[in-house]
Amino acid sequence: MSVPNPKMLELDRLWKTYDTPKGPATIVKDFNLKLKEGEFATLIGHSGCGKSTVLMMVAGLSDLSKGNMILAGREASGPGPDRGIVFQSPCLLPWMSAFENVMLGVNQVYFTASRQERRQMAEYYLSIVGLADAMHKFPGELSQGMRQRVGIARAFALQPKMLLLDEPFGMLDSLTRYELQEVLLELWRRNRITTLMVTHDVDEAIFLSDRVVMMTDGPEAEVGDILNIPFERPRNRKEIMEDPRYYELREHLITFLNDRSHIRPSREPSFKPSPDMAAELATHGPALPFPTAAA
Ligand SMILES: Nc1ncnc2c1ncn2[C@@H]1O[C@H](COP(=O)(O)OP(=O)(O)OP(=O)(O)O)[C@@H](O)[C@H]1O
Repeated sequence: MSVPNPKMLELDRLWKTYDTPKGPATIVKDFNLKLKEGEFATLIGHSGCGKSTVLMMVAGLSDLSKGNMILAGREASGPGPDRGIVFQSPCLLPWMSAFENVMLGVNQVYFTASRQERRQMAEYYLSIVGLADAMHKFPGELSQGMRQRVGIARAFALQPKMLLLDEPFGMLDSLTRYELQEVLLELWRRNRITTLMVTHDVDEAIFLSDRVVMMTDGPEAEVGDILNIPFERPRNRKEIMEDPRYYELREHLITFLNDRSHIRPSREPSFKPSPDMAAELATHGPALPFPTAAA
């Protein structure tokens, strides 16, 4: 067996600055992260902090404003089949069956394989995600959860170097979400594709990952902390939830997120009313949501 690459992904001081009508806005600043080959990492942080921005830069779908990104020893720019992506909604072509949707990518990436081999690849991944009996149905005939299974099969079938998941279970009910977390882990157990996944869900992050990467609030978000998840694999949800360490890890994550939800001094409004105006408001107006100039 080959030795896993200790630096499968290296993100070195990534910046993302958008041009906005109010001027340049730096959403992500000096974001550093290294992932080992076969590692499963999740990215967690408050809404709007820049998680998807980081993921889209890694996917090559959004340019880096500054910094370097090395994937498997090579500078990566632009999207490519070495990175499989699963979005919240799988964007399947409605006039093609689940099988044909998966075959679309397989045909492009494995064009040197025989037609029979390509068909087997698509069938294999669709079977593992539980769609052996439904693979010839069209997206309109599938539930939301089944469509997302197709999206996951499609990403794995390309056997990319990295898998990038942007809240893939965000639109699913909790039972379907649990089922698909197990499906994802089963596929990952078989392939050990290096994975970076964005989630809002603390329990999902702990159950799935080797490491949880916590982002500070934006603007200028960066890595705030990284939590190692010590549970053995394969993982059993019930056993993990009965483990006292689970609650310590959960507490650590929730505390980080709560601390980061405080408003930064720099985000306070720059306008401060004069003492006269403050006195007027205090007598007749609503409670002041900001400190006064005299304070
Ligand atoms: N093209 C763009 N131009 C300007 N600002 C943008 C652009 N895309 C994203 N942003 C801003 O960047 C910030 C981060 O967005 P992003 O979607 O990365 O956050 P997120 O952490 O993934 O949020 P959520 O958890 O709600 O999905 C937001 O303030 C967003 O408004």
